[in-house]
Order: sequence, then structure tokens, then C-alpha cells
Amino acid sequence: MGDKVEKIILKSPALLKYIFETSCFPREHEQLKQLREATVEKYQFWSLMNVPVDEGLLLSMILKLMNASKTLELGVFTGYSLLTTALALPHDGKITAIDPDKEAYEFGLPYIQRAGVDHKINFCHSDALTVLNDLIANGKEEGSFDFAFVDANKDAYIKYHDLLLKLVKVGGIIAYDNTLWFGTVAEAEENVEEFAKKGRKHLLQLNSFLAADNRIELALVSIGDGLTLCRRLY
Ligand SMILES: C[S@@+](CC[C@H](N)C(=O)[O-])C[C@H]1O[C@@H](n2cnc3c(N)ncnc32)[C@H](O)[C@@H]1O
Repeated sequence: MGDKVEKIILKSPALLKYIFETSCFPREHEQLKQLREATVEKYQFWSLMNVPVDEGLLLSMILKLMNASKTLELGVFTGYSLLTTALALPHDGKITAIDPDKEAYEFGLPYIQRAGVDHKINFCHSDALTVLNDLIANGKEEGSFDFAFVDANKDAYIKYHDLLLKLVKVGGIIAYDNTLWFGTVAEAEENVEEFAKKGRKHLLQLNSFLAADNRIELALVSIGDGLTLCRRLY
């Protein structure tokens, strides 16, 4: 399936090359570059799970614009978006990062350490639903997070949404990755390759759900594989 999957939504290779070469690669932090390259070498096809460089730069810009200092990261893998976030937060910033795959996180950890930002990360080797429910149950964390980046199992995004709306402060952002699912959300089901069908269904449900949710302000950005930004209104 590898050759057929293009995660990046922009389908003009020349324009994509131009954007990456002029504005993205020259601005990518050295440790992010090394992490991205090492992830490709080790994980081959699955390295596509790292957020692409242009999306990383956008996430960094958003975090800095909103002066975020406390965030949640659901779905870490080797940590491209995690390192991006850790670099964007102030020295005393804190990230609760959750993933049941500790091995991938540990693969990326030396790059995070070399960037000098590992002290900002609390890695939870767990499933995100458990950690989010625990954070709510402990009674001190509701409304305390500035930002949440959700790039984990797509079948639970709607469940995460209700919990995250409790944990993120009013005015805070919940960002969902892969909301255009290789562009398949706009294709008829019979034209979608088998491996993409399940995810497409979950993302179609999420996109309709978010569009009707009056608790948030919404912007679906066609960058990477689609990034939906939700700002908590009340
Ligand atoms: C697309 S990758 C994350 C990529 C990462 N954001 C990056 O930029 O490198 C998805 C990750 O979600 C994790 N995941 C799967 N199920 C999960 C769950 N229930 N809770 C938290 N993370 C989960 C997987 O182990 C995988 O590492």
C-alpha cells in the first residue's frame, strides 16, 4: 500500500516542493530534522505517522501566539509533534504526553534530550482515555490546559473530544490531526482503498460532529493530512 498512500493533502508536487524547500526545511530545528530522518530509516513506511514539517511549523506558531505553557499530546510515536511542542513552550512549560507505545517514544527521546527540552515532558505509558479520565477524576486539572494535540487512534476522537473540553481552558485549543484522511473523506466509499475505509468512516463522523458542536469555534486547515482546530467557547 505504501506507494499509493500520499499523506499530504496538497496534490501539486511542484508547489509542495517549493513550499518545503523555501519555507520549511530551512526553518526546521536541527533535532527535529535528525529525528525525522532517523524515523524514516527505522520505521520506513510508518514514518509517515510523524506530522510533516509544514504542519510542525504551524503548530509551533499557534502555541507561541497563544502563549501556551501547559499542553496534552495524545499519540506520541517517535515524537515529532511532541518535540515541536516542547521547543515552542517556555522553559517551565509542561506537556502530558500519552502513548501505549513506549518503544517508539524512547527511540525519539535522545533527540528531545539533545534539544534540551525533555524536562517539559511527562510521558504516560498508557491509553489516552485512561489518562484523560484520571486527570478529570483527580479534580485539579479541569480547565487547566492551554492546548491539546490529538494524533492517536481515530476511533476514539469523539470520546476524547468531550473529555478534552473539560480539561482545556475556555479559549484553549484542541487540534485534531488527519481529519482529511488522505483526502478520502471527499471520495465515494467504493473508490477508497480497503485499508483507508475504517479511518475514513471515523473521520467523517468526527468532522460532522465537530461542525455541529456549538461549544467550539472551528477551523479545518488543509495542511498535512488535515488539521482541525477547535477553540473552546465556554
Ligand atoms: C500518528 S502516530 C503519532 C505521531 C506523532 N504525533 C508524531 O508527530 O510523531 C499515532 C500514535 O497513536 C498511538 N496510539 C494508538 N492508540 C492510542 C491510544 N489509545 N491512546 C494514546 N495513543 C494511542 C500509537 O501508538 C501511535 O504512536
